[in-house]
Amino acid sequence: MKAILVLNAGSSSLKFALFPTEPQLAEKPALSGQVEGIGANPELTARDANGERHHEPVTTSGGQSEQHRDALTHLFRWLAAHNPDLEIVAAGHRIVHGGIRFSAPTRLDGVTMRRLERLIPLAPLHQPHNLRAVHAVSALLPEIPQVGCFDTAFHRTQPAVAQTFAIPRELTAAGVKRYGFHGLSYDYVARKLPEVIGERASGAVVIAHLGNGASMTALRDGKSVASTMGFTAVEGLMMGTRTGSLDPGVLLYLMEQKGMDLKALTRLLYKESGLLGVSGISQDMRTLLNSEAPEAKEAVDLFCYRIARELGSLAAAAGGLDALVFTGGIGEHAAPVREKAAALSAWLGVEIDPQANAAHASRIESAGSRVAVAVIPTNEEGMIARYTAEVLEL
Ligand SMILES: Nc1ncnc2c1ncn2[C@@H]1O[C@H](COP(=O)(O)OP(=O)(O)O)[C@@H](O)[C@H]1O
Ligand SMILES: CC(=O)OP(=O)(O)O
Ligand SMILES: [Mg+2]
Repeated sequence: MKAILVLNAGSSSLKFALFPTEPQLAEKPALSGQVEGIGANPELTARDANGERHHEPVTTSGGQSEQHRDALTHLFRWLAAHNPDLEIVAAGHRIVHGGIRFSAPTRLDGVTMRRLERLIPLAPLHQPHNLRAVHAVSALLPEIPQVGCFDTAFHRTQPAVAQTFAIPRELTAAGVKRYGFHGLSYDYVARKLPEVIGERASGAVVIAHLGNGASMTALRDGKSVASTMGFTAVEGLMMGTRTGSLDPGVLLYLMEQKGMDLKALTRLLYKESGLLGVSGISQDMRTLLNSEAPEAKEAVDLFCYRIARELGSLAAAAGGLDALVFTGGIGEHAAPVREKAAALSAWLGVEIDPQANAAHASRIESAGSRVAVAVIPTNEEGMIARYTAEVLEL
């Protein structure tokens, strides 16, 4: 079997999927899964085309970087053992930051990798791991071509006003701009939209990608016009462990009065805040929804309030609201979050049907709702496979 290997490497996980390329690129992966717990006790879980589940520990030693490499070595060995006729013809990667230069999927070589490495400080939680996976594939399968697909690329259609911070012009010219992320997810959902909401897909649409990282994007004619994430993947919504938008004065205060340095502030913004920080219990929405603790409810309420606040802002950017779409782990599965965010957005004409919502139906608005409300499972891996095949003309 000839196949494209898709990799989405995070700080502690490596998601993978194999997309057969013959007779043509498959819509669905023949195999997908992830290695989780990298840095602690990595384990590989996978599901094959027959729906059969596989689960096994990954043998590894050494630090985080060695563990990433070991995870990939283990994955290749495992893939070969389970697919004796497998021939990996290309690798497609999710790369979170493409900066100003990369506005479309690109074949990766030494020069592009060096350019992408310069963007590591802009996405410290993602970019180093994304690039490490590219290096690991080069070491293990040096002959196969690799393609980078960028989270930022989908947002390059935004008008200048949506990309600009109110800072001195020299800084804007130097690239301190709003980029936006989760673009592969938005791209996939935007292409699926006409099937689910008909001609409203070309109107004013807001997509809420609610996962561990969370953002929302306003679209017109299927193109991004504004997004909640900006220069880094920390702006906008409250997330699993990230603050989302925070009065920058808080940072000045913490530096001046509490002696917090760059490292401590980075940890606060990216790792200790969000659902985890507010609840003091967990970053995981499932855990919080199942908890009786008032702190868990406070965290979920704040998460939903922030979605509603951003929805108002994005509707302004889109010039109205014809449809609201939920995607990502929380958007696809957490009915109470959709319900609460929708209730806070009734003034915009959003009203959901409780039964359709509980059943995770693809359309969940009530009969009287002015705004169409949809749930569309995202497929970042499928998008990467498609782009990789396009770039390499497979
Ligand atoms: N059935 C569920 N109910 C509520 N939340 C869920 C459910 N399944 C997954 N989630 C939440 O989705 C989030 C992870 O989203 P996902 O998009 O998979 O993350 P990532 O950004 O790592 O890809 C977690 O907060 C998890 O609790
Ligand atoms: C950009 C981003 O936040 O990605 P993730 O949701 O994978 O953390
Ligand atoms: Mg994600």
